[in-house]
Amino acid sequence: MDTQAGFHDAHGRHGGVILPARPEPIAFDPAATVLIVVDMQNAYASPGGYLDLAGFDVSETGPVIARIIRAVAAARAAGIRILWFQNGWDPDYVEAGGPGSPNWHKSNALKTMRRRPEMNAQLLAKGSWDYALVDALKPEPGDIVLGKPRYSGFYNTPLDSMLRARGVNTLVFTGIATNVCVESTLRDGYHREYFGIVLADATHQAGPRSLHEGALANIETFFGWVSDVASFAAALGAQTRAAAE
Ligand SMILES: NC(=O)N/C=C\C(=O)O
Repeated sequence: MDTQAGFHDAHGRHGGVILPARPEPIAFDPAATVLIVVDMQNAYASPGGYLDLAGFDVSETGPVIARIIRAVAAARAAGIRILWFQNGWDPDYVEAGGPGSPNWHKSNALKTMRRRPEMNAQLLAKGSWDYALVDALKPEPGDIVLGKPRYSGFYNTPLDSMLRARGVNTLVFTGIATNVCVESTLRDGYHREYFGIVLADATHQAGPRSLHEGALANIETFFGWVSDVASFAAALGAQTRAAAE
C-alpha cells in the first residue's frame, strides 16, 4: 500500500487531506491539526517594532501577512483550530531572565534596550504596542492565544498538554521568524512526535534571506515538511468538497 507521509493510525489510515509538500506529500486530519501563527506582533512585522529598531529588514512582511490571512481563513473553513503565539515578557522583564540566562545575552530586544535605555519596557513587553499582534491579524472566539517567554513555543508554556488534550498530531506553521521561533517550535514539536508542516510563503526571516532558505532546507531534510499557502488552501478546499458530496 502506497502510504503518504504524515500521521497514520494503527490501521494505516490518515485523515483525508493530502498536501503537496517537500520532500514528499503529507497527509493530515484537519480534526487533529492546529494552524500555528508564530509571533505576528508589531515587534517582528511592523516598522518601528523591535526587529526594525534592532536593524533587521521588515520591509517585506506585508505580503506575508496577506498570505497568513488566507491560510487562517482556509483553516477555519476546514475546522482547523488556530493558535496565535506572542513572544515576550512582563514589563519588569522578570520572565526574560537576568545575566544568568543566555536569553539576557542573546535577545536582540534586551540588548537594544540596554543600548537605548529610553526604549526600556517598550520592546516585547506585555501590554505594549510592540508586543501586540499586528492590526491586520485578529484572533476570533475559539482561537487559542498563548504567550511564550523564549523562542520555542514548547518552552515554559502549556502548549504540549493543550495539543495532546485535543488529540492534535499535526502542526502547520506560519509567522516570524522562519529561522528562529518558527523553526525552534517546529523542531521541538518533532521531538515530541508532532508532524510539522511550514507554509514557506507565510513566514519571514530575521536576518538575511539566506537564513529563511536555510531554515526551510533544514526543516525539509530533518524535521518536517515544507508547503505553501495556495497548496494548503486548495487541499483543504478539495477535501471539504469531497466531504460534501
Ligand atoms: N519570533 C522570533 O522568531 N523571534 C526572533 C528573535 C527574538 O525574539 O529576539
